Amino acid sequence: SWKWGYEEHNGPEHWHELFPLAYGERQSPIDIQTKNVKYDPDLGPLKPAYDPTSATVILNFGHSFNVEFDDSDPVSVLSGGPLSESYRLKQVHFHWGLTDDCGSEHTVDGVQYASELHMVHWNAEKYSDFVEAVSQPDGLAVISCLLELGEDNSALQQITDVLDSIKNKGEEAVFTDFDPMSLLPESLDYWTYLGSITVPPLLECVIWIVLKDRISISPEQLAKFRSLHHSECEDDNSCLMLSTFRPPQPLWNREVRASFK
Ligand SMILES: NS(=O)(=O)c1ccc(C(=O)NCC(F)(F)F)cc1
Ligand SMILES: [Zn+2]
Repeated sequence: SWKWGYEEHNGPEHWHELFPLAYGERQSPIDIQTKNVKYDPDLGPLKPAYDPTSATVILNFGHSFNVEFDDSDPVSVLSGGPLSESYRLKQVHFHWGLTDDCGSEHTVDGVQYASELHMVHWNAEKYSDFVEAVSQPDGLAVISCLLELGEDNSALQQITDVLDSIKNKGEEAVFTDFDPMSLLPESLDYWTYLGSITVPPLLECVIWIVLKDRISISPEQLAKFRSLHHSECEDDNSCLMLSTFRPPQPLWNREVRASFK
């Protein structure tokens, strides 16, 4: 059957054929136009509380790779900021592009960065499991951090060092003692808006929290991302995961709020 992806024949411009939400009114990502955001003094600080031992495996999904967390107990959680409840960390993943001048999903004042980190949490206070949460308008909270091309990122190295062991779709490796906080920048100032997951089925269930500050990724680390395979393939270059970003979508009637002046 037809499998969505990021290539010419099955990429973001085709997704609406099977997933009509692609043309919805709260789709993600978006371009954050900083002159139109509204500072909201009621937005408190983000309160991430992660236990590195809750990291379990790293796996190649074919369209991305995830670091998965044990979310059977409230051990790694996010609260505060725009959130009214406590959200449980489920997985961390990245998006990237064919070349170093593209790759992020969110853009800021039209600027696209080399990659983007997503930390996916679900509302475990209101909903009984992840699948129920993705059917709700406040089901997920995703922290996004933009990665700009620069120095080797030592926190990222812990991840890029194991990608060789999950080269093909479906492969997984044990991955624990990983603290996602180690990836985040010094400041947790953020923009927030209501949107969707950025891959099919594009469900409109996400409270987005996009950090103002960026972290670095080196060309070598980016090349490691692109060395993953999106399916099983004999020769080595016919199924590389070269690009995995959806471009910005219309804002429609949405407001982007800032936690900082
Ligand atoms: N790129 S993103 O917006 O952070 C993102 C976050 C979560 C999922 C996800 O869990 N898909 C599986 C589901 F929910 F059953 F459809 C996909 C993308
Ligand atoms: Zn993502």
